[in-house]
Amino acid sequence: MTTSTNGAFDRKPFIAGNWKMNMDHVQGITLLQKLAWTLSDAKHDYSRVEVAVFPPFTDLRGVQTLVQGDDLDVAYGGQDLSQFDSGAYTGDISGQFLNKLGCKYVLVGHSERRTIHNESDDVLNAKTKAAFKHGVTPVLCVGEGLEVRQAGTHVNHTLEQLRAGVSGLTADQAAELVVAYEPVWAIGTGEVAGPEDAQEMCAAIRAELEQLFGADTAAKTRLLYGGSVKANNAAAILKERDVDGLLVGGASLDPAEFANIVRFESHLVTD
Ligand SMILES: O=C(CO)COP(=O)(O)O
Repeated sequence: MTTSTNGAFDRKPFIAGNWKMNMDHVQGITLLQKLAWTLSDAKHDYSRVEVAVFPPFTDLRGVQTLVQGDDLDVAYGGQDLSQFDSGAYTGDISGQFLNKLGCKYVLVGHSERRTIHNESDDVLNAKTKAAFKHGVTPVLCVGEGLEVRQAGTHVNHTLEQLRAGVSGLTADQAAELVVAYEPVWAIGTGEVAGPEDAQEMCAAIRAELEQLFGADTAAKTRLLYGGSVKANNAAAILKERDVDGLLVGGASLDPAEFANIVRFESHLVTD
């Protein structure tokens, strides 16, 4: 992530916490309150670094109430959405419902959805389009498993997921889209991809977006890295030119740790 001479980033850094299936709605409120207090104590400048959380669906109404009531500058979103608008889809959640709850973002194609729920590239493309249709910005997750990484075909594999996910989007949608590169072998394993691995893939993703949508668009799309991010490795990853933010799992459940990741710039100075 490069900065211009006035200290502004090319794209606004985006630090997102994916709570996964953790935190019931009472615990979720406490976590968000603690995060907001910690960031407020540290005088975090939200205009400089955007912060978002992705709680379970059952927490979203409580999160909305807290964000509105305390006027918090924290965005929130769903961890998944249906490709359909409404109807006989038991257990699914429409993008329209997420919009109504004030969700700004929604995760699409997290590796845990791709593997545990067998979500195909076609379904994920439909979900990406459904998110835009309902005014919610998709965060499209892509990334390879260990075997693919060991075979050395990780760039091709990930770009195939990307191409399928963004198929049929307009350039404006591609510019608004957020893409999260999450190598499956680095998720929840403590095995973090090196900054150069994150940069290699994010540069490849940006080059592919440039091919598909043009350079002006690709220069706007925010690209995140996710996989075993902690406060002590966040700053080094974010120093990379094409990495615009982080999608944090386990460490986002600890408000002090997550706040330190959000405040990565203070570590850039001391690293
Ligand atoms: O999957 C992730 C975020 O979506 C990463 O999870 P961890 O940070 O726990 O490795």
